[in-house]
Amino acid sequence: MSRALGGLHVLTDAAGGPRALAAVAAAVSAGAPVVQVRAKDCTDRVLVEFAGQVVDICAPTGVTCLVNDRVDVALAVGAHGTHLGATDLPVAAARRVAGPGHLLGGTARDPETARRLVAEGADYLGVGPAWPTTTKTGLPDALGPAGVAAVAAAVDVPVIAIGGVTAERVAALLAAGAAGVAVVGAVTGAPDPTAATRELLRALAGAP
Ligand SMILES: Cc1ncc(COP(=O)(O)OP(=O)(O)O)c(N)n1
Ligand SMILES: Cc1nc(C(=O)O)sc1CCOP(=O)(O)O
Ligand SMILES: [Mg+2]
Repeated sequence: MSRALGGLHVLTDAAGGPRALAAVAAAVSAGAPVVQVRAKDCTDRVLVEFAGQVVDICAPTGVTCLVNDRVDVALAVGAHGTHLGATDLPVAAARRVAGPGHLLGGTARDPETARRLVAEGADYLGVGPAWPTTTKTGLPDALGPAGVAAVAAAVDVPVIAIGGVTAERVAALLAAGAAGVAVVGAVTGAPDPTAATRELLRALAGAP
């Protein structure tokens, strides 16, 4: 079965816990096609339990479930794929561990890195930060839609724009060639994650 990779990727609040799970459940019920488990500063035990709970929410729905950073955890909990950053296991190594059926994404901020990651076996790329974000520190300057466009033009896998994405900014990213967007704050930080997910999905569908 080929799984959704474009459209909306909803990333969990890095703190994990019941609030993060409630936001995942809301996003899934509102129709988000992809969820990524992104939990930081926790033990492997806590991470594997949290990731398993997210997989359990996604499994009955057909939503694609990815795990950030950790291909071992993704495989252990039966997630569909793993998103790998610059300091994680290289995509080529993760491919050897996980085999051909496991989805692999990589973070790219420029066309050269994007082409290398695709050559290593990445199925999609996360590209950012599209705009400044308060969710993650230590990022380089924002790429803007033009920077996202440069990466999208260099590869033939889906490019998912990340960083400071809001419903209002989706149109500019689609015009830049993005196949989708990834968000943390726009859903997990929203007072109503269900409504926020629906608004992002409407924007991705090109609704005014
Ligand atoms: C879709 C998507 N794109 C980029 C990232 C960033 O991943 P990474 O570089 O591994 O950084 P952290 O998320 O681990 O802080 C992503 N998670 N998802
Ligand atoms: C986790 C992450 N990675 C980024 C990158 O550019 O690699 S930006 C980012 C944070 C995205 O959060 P928000 O949607 O709240 O801006
Ligand atoms: Mg990561």
